[in-house]
Amino acid sequence: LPVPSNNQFYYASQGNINRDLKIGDLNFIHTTDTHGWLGSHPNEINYNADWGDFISFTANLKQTITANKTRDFLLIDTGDKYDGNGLSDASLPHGKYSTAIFNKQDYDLLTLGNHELYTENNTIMEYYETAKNSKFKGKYISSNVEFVDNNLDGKLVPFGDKYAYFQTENLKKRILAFSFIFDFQRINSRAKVTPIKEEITKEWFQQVIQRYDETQVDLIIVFGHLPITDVENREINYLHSFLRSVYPNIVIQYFGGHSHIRDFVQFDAKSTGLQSGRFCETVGFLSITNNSKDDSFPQFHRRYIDFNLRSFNYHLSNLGGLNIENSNGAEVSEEISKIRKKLNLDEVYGYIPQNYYMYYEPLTSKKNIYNLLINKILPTLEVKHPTIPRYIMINTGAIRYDLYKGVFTKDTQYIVSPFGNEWNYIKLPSKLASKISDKINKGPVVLNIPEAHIFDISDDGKCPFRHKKGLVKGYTTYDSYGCKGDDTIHNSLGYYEVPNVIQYTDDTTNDDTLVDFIFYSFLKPNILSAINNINKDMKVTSHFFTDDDCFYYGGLSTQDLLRRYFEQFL
Ligand SMILES: Nc1ccn([C@@H]2O[C@H](COP(=O)(O)O)[C@@H](O)[C@H]2O)c(=O)n1
Ligand SMILES: [Zn+2]
Ligand SMILES: [Zn+2]
Repeated sequence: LPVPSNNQFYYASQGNINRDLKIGDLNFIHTTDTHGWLGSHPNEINYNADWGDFISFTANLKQTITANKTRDFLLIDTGDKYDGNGLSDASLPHGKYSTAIFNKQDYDLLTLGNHELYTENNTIMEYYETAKNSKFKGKYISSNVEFVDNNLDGKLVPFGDKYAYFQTENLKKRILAFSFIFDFQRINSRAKVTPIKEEITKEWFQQVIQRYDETQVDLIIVFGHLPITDVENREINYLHSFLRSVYPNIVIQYFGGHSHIRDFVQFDAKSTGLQSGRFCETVGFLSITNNSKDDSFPQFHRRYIDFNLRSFNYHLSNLGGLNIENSNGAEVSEEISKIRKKLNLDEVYGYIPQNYYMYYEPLTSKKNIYNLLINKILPTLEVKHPTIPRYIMINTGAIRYDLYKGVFTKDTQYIVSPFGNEWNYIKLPSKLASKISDKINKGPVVLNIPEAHIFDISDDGKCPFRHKKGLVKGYTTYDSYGCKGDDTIHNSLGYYEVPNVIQYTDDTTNDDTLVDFIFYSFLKPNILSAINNINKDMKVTSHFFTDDDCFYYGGLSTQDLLRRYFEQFL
């Protein structure tokens, strides 16, 4: 069988031009939303580095940058380590192997994302294996998440430290660091998230900002699992206004995540934010030069480094450093290969005859993965009540990655849809069921990954749409500093908007006929609220829908339906 390949992404190895890193006084490497992709992207050369290579890269980069002790280097991660790859999700418990591998990286500051909070297993694993890991003492920060400690009769304890105050190794810069997660409330019972607005009014926070006032701090770092561009909730903007009112002269640097995009935002002359993509496709680099409190302005520089060997070695050799071969990460790479074998991630289940994309083809195209789901996959869900018409709805966010032509493996299953969501259903009159998808799709972006709204803007005229022979397709990021942040010049990706939900239906009645409205369990609160709002709009007050109206439908999950579909092409 041919090796799976995303041919569009193969690069002509010498054809791409790299944009260099500008080293500053303070230098940062940032990762976010790795979602278990520590074993690289075996079918995409553009992202062919693994976690071991990344460890070698950062160790060599740090050594090169700090060799003469006149600069500093910090490594930061902003969470979401589960749900996206077999390496994290095919083990029982989830994260059994990937957590230890992730923790081999020498992070200076790290925190958790919402994917460490959906299930008890993930929360407990994150708390005991990472937050409480002696390696990360004073480095694991969460300012607004608490853990329910059953060894202390269910007492709420901080999930790591609430903040950090430390001096950098060489320049002795005094840093005050906080880490906030967005207002995430779909949380399991072992943790609690307090919204930022509320957390910063608490006594501990007020005491910290009083104790470490402008005379005690050279730089504030806020790193956390929240988008730096947040048009809907503006949580980061609220936080920034508050911090700026307390620290009018200090440089405030943000590192964000969650929306899975490459992004860089200038908040004011002394403050920027960096967000470094997703799925080990991107290593974010940021440098700050001149962070003094006087009237002069700091210089910020950002780069989105493609997560591949060529980029890593290019930047190292450009700076006079050693390349990554035979460096300290090699053992980690070997360990990852062993774990992949142990988990049978390369076991072949089926064959994918063509590429299917989430964003690069319109929903109407046969090359669009949601089109495939609507027309070929969802209708194959086992029928429970043969004579009853049905709707089958999923949130588009349940699909996490494109499908590439080639073998469909055990790993592919977790990559395309890692969640263990179940099918539920409600009995509804057709005329009500038919209105739900419209209602949800007109609502806020809560069910798909918000990247769909701000992702790859290369085709909207802000950055030139590039289609040049010899260049590989990839990110062409538009951010506060323009179009030149990516380290590698790519041909542009097309981009089409994706709705919150998609559905298959065989119902043609649109009257009082009762149908089975089947949906992914993750959608339950959104479905109930949509139905009640539709009824409210139509002034129907006879029934308020609750959990009691929802039943278990059963059947194979989307990942298993996909597997069964692609088995036929083997
Ligand atoms: N059981 C679940 C959990 C999450 N999702 C989807 O993931 C999205 C959040 O992912 P981030 O990496 O951006 O934090 C969420 O909005 C859902 O679309 C799911 O489908 N099932
Ligand atoms: Zn994420
Ligand atoms: Zn997230």
